[in-house]
Order: sequence, then structure tokens, then C-alpha cells
Amino acid sequence: MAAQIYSGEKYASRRREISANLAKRPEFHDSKPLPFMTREEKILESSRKLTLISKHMNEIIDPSDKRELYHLNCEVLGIEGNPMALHGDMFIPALTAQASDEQQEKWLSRALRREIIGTYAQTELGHGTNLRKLETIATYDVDTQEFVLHTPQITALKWWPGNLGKSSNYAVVVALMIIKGKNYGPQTFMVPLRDEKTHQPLKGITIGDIGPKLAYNIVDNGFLGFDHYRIPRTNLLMRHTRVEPDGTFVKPPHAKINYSAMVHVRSYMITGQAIMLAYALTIATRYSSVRRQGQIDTTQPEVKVLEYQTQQHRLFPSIARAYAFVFAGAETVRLYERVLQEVETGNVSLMADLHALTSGLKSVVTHQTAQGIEQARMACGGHGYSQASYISEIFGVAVGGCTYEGENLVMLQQLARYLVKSAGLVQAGQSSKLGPLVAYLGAKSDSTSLIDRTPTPGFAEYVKTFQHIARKQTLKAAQKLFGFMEKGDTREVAWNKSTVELNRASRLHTRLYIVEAFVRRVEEVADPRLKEVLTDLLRLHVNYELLDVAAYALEDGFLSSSQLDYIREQLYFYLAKIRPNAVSLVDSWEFSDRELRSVLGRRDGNVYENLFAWAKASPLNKTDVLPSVDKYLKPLMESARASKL
Ligand SMILES: CC(C)(COP(=O)(O)OP(=O)(O)OC[C@H]1O[C@@H](n2cnc3c(N)ncnc32)[C@H](O)[C@@H]1OP(=O)(O)O)[C@@H](O)C(=O)NCCC(=O)NCCSC(=O)/C=C/CC(=O)O
Ligand SMILES: Cc1cc2nc3c(=O)[nH]c(=O)nc-3n(C[C@H](O)[C@H](O)[C@H](O)COP(=O)(O)OP(=O)(O)OC[C@H]3O[C@@H](n4cnc5c(N)ncnc54)[C@H](O)[C@@H]3O)c2cc1C
Repeated sequence: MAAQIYSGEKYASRRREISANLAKRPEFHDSKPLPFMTREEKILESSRKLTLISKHMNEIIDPSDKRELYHLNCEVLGIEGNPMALHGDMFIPALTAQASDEQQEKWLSRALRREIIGTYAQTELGHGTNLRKLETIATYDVDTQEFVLHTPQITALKWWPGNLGKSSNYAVVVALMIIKGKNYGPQTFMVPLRDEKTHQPLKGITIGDIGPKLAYNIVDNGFLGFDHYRIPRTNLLMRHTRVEPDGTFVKPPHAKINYSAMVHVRSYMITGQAIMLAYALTIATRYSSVRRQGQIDTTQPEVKVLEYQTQQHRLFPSIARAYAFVFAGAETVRLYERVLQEVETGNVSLMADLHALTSGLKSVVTHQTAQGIEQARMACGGHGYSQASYISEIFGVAVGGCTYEGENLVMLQQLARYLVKSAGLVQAGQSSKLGPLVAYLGAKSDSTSLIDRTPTPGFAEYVKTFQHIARKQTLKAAQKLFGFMEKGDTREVAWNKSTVELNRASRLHTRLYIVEAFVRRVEEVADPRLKEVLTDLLRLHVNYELLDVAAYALEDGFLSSSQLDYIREQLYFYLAKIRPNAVSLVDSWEFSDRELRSVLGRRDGNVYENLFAWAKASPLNKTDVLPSVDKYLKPLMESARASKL
């Protein structure tokens, strides 16, 4: 099963080897539990481990293999970030996709060798979503052939970039490019920020950390201001865009080619989110198979809480989603790599498809992941609320994904633009022009679903029902938009009056894609034992997901109430059927205890002993009487006693 999760036995077994190797290297382990450390201690600890990784990486992984490096980072550095997180996640991808060969030779090679540390500085205090209104300006000075970076007001301060605050000495900075008074929109520049020897901020740079966040606090998200700060013309990233010495602008082959670093993260984060969801579910499912509370049969001992149907309903659909997301994530990464290669040859035709797909997936997956993690925490009762479970930290890190790389409700609208265009083609009788991702929009629906009238598994009928719902909602939302426009609204006003409906269409389209990705993967599985278990999980998934959106199919009679009853019964049936495999389904992700960092979710199942040992190690228990008691509480009680006398 691990080979299914990790798209092949090769990587699945490499993960095992890497974990086994690390188990023998105590210097790579957390020196104490992360919840017992201050933010400063965590940053220090993470930097210590980064140095070790740099030194010994070649002994443990193939450093050219991104997935091996990812696993090494998960084991050693964990999810709370590290001082070079953005270096790998965005700085290197931005240089790879946007720097010219000459620029890559100068900077990318140094970045890969970790001679310099970089980040991606785009968001500002006043603007994150609306990139066209960023306020940092890069004005071209033809005389000196330099760009002058400037922060004209407080809202133009870069705000949020990860590792900008304290760690990075370079950044790919996004700024509005002005040449001879003309605004050429957001462009990307390679900018030195700190002295390479002293790490002191360079003259003209104001820089620092923005303070603690909900989670992800090892990352020093930062602020950055420029005071007429000059960089050479050749620091504009020029793989696709160019500015000649005389200020002539050479247009890129696609207007949004500069957004590639964001698309890179959106493509990869689907898998990252699946893994965080699987972390939380591993903890909650293991704990639920140890925790005994209450009886189902009063003549019998107390049961494991995993026997309760409500507990199964709380956890198992999310287990199915974690599998669905990891399968969909593998597809987005493949598509991203293909688009990257095609862009190199000047073919930008798939960029719109990739942008639409990743915008929708990023939004739906992060939202459902956060929901699933929070349910997993609640499934652990009181112990879920303790940081010993580590689920609150997992939630805090994962939920950030709903905001970063494009706020979810905004990104759903990006997909909606694509869907509306496709709906326009359908209306114009040009369905043959629809791409494979939206071809279903041009198909004719059956009048009713055949879900309970075909032999099992009948996935095709479920897919058809999802397609019917997504198609209906897309065409309806587009019609709403066109209707407002026909009545005289501008496209923008009409768009704003239709966005709730448009975003619904985007969610349904994306959920259909996820179901299809799951079906595609299960169909490929050769081993009959694996296929059976995955088929059960897929059945659970399609029934749960369809129930969640059934209103769309009920309102036009595509599904009847008796079919809805059938779907519900199927759901309950598969909850019970999956129960014996539940722990194996989470164990198949093969997370080591080190990687999970959860006292509650350890593989040994010795929950109570482990919790007690953890509590005893809490810094507060180092002494019996705290200084705060000596200083305040004792005098308070003493004066209260004295006043009573
Ligand atoms: C919301 C966005 C996309 C709007 O951008 P804007 O330039 O204003 O778009 P327009 O309205 O002019 O044009 C829309 C048009 O462009 C197409 N398009 C947009 N992006 C892409 C793309 N990447 N690839 C291909 N095509 C693209 C779009 O499809 C439309 O096409 P039409 O044919 O329909 O016209 C933009 O402002 C945006 O992306 N905002 C979100 C900002 C964001 O994601 N920031 C991330 C900062 S980095 C970060 O968060 C890091 C986190 C840490 C970590 O990852 O660990
Ligand atoms: C943990 C974390 C790490 C980050 N790391 C980085 C980084 O490394 N580099 C970097 O540059 N940035 C980074 N960011 C910033 C992040 O990319 C932005 O916060 C994000 O893109 C959202 O933009 P915003 O903050 O401007 O939100 P806003 O756009 O102000 O959103 C506020 C609300 O307005 C709504 N809204 C906005 N525009 C529209 C619209 N057109 N239609 C309808 N509703 C709208 C949104 O849906 C939301 O409800 C990070 C953020 C976080 C939380």
C-alpha cells in the first residue's frame, strides 16, 4: 500500500531506508519535544539540524531527488518550517523557471550549493491577492542601467515572505516595473538584502521578523522596505522577459509567466497537505484503537472508541480523502513538470489548464484538510487538545495553506474564469474545443442517475452523477453572470454578483476531478488484495462525497430520495467494512514516530505511559514551586489570610 501512496515501490522503500538510517543518527533527532521549546530555541535547533543535513545529506539521500530530500526534511526538520524553507520551496523554483541561463549560472548554482539563502518576496502589508496593485516600484534608470527599488509608503512594505525576517540574504522580489513613466506590471528581480559576510542589512534596506503566528513559527516571516535601493538592470529575471539597456521591454510568451513560482508551490502542496492530513489521522486512528470508553453491549467490557459509528464517520471519510489527495497530487506534479518542460520550448498552451486545475485543487484540498485535521483532534477527546497530540500544530501549519499561495476564495474564482469560458464554448455549440479537463461540460446528461441500478462498484455512475452536478452548476452560474451582463452590468459587477455560485461550480468541478483521480488510480492497481481495500475506500469516498453535495442532484430530480437512502446505507456499510483495516490504512503511510512528533499517536500504543512521561518532562515540572508562586501567589494568599485575621 505504501507503494500506492508514494507512487511506486522505489520511493516507498527509499523512505524506509532513509528513516532507518536516521534512526541510527541521534544528532538528527529533536533534542527535546518541540512544544517545550521557545520560538528562539526552535529556530536554533532547526538551524543546527539544517547544518547537519547540509554536511551529511549525501550519505543519506540522493540530493538530486526532490522526494528523498522532502522525506529527509519531514523526518528531521518537521512541519513547523525551517530557516531555509522558502529557499527550496520558492527561491530555487523561481530562479529555475525565470532566470536566464547566464543568471542561473551566477545565482542558481550558488543557491543550490547553499552559498546564499533566498526567499520569495511578493506580498505587501497592503496587498497580497491583487498583484497588479502592488506598491513596491522598480524604476529603470537608463543612464546608470539600474533599477531603483523603492517603498513609497507603509502599505508597500513587503510583509509575510518566509525566512525574510532573519535568515535570507537574497530575495526574488516582485515589484511594479516602471520604464520611462510606463507601468509594466509586476516583474521579478533578484535582490541582495544582507551582506554576505556579516549578514547585516545592506544600506537602503529595512528588514525584520513580523512576529509569532498561529503556527509555523520556526519560519521567520518578514517585512522589507527599500529606500531608493539600486540593483543592476541584469538583476531583472530575464528567462522570458527582457529589458534592453535603452529601456526597451521585450514581452514574455505568456503574460503570467512570472507567476510560475506560485504555480510550482500550488502543484506540490496538494501532496504536502495530503501528508499532513494523514499525520493527524494516523494519530487519531491509532489512539482510537487504544482508547476505551463506554460500552456498546452492556454485558461486555468497554469498547475501543473506534468501534463507534460516529467515530468511524468522523475519521474514515478523511482517511479516504487523504488517499484521494495524494493520488490527485501525484497527477498535478506530473502536469507541472510537463508544463515546465514545454514552456522551455516556447509552448505555453497548457499553462491555463495547469493554473485552473491547481487553483481549484489548492482551495478544496487545503479546506478539507483543515476540516479533517480538526475533526481528528476532536476525535481524541481531551488528549487531542494537549500539544502532546501535536494535532493542533499540524492544524495550524496546514490551515495556513488556505491563505498562502492565493486565498482560497480568490483562487476558486481563477478556476471559475476557466469554467465560464468553457461554458461559453458549450453555449456556442463549440464543445469539441473543450480541453480534456472540462470535456464533460459539453456532454449530455442522462435524465436520472443509475447509481442503485448497476452492479457494484458502479463507479462510472457515481462519476456521471458528479459530472451532472458540476455541469449543471457551471452552466447555471455562467448563465447568471451572462444574465447580469445582458441587463447592463459590467463584467466585473456581474462577476461580483455571481461569485458565490461561480465558486460553488469550481468546488464541484474540483471534487469531481479528485473522485476521477481516485478512480483512475484504483483501476491501475494489479494486486487483488490491495485493489479490494482501495476499492472499499473509494466506495466510502464516492458515497460520502456525493451525500455532501446531494442537494444539487435532488433539486432537479437527477437523484431520488430512495437513491439517497441507498447512498447513505452504502456509506454505513463501508464504514463498518473498513473498520478492520483502518489502522493498517493509516500505518501504510509509514510515518516514523520521529516524523509524527506525537506522543498520543506513537506506534507502540502505550498512550498513558507515554503521556505521563511527557507531562513529567514539561519545563514547568522542573521544580515543585515556581518563582511566580513565590513572587505573587504566596504573598497573595498570605495577605488574604492576614486580612481575615
Ligand atoms: C488572483 C491573481 C491570479 C490575479 O492576477 P492578475 O495578474 O491580476 O490577473 P488578471 O485578472 O490580470 O488576469 C487573470 C488571467 O490571468 C490568468 N492567470 C493568472 N495567473 C496565472 C498563472 N499562474 N498561469 C496562467 N495563467 C494565469 C488567469 O487564468 C486569467 O486568465 P483569463 O484568460 O481568464 O483572463 C493573482 O493576483 C494571484 O495569483 N494572486 C494570489 C497571490 C499569491 O498566490 N501569492 C502567493 C505569495 S507566495 C506565498 O504565499 C508563499 C507561501 C509560503 C509557502 O508556500 O511555503
Ligand atoms: C503562513 C504564510 C506564509 C506566507 N508566505 C509568503 C511568502 O513566502 N511570500 C509572500 O510573498 N507571501 C507570503 N504569504 C502571503 C500570502 O500569500 C497572502 O497572505 C495571500 O496571498 C492572501 O493575500 P492577502 O493577505 O492580501 O489577503 P486578502 O486578499 O486581503 O484577503 C482578505 C479577504 O478578502 C477576500 N478577497 C480578496 N480579493 C478578493 C476578490 N478579488 N474577490 C473576492 N474576495 C476577495 C479574500 O477572499 C479574503 O476573504 C504568506 C502567508 C501566510 C499566511
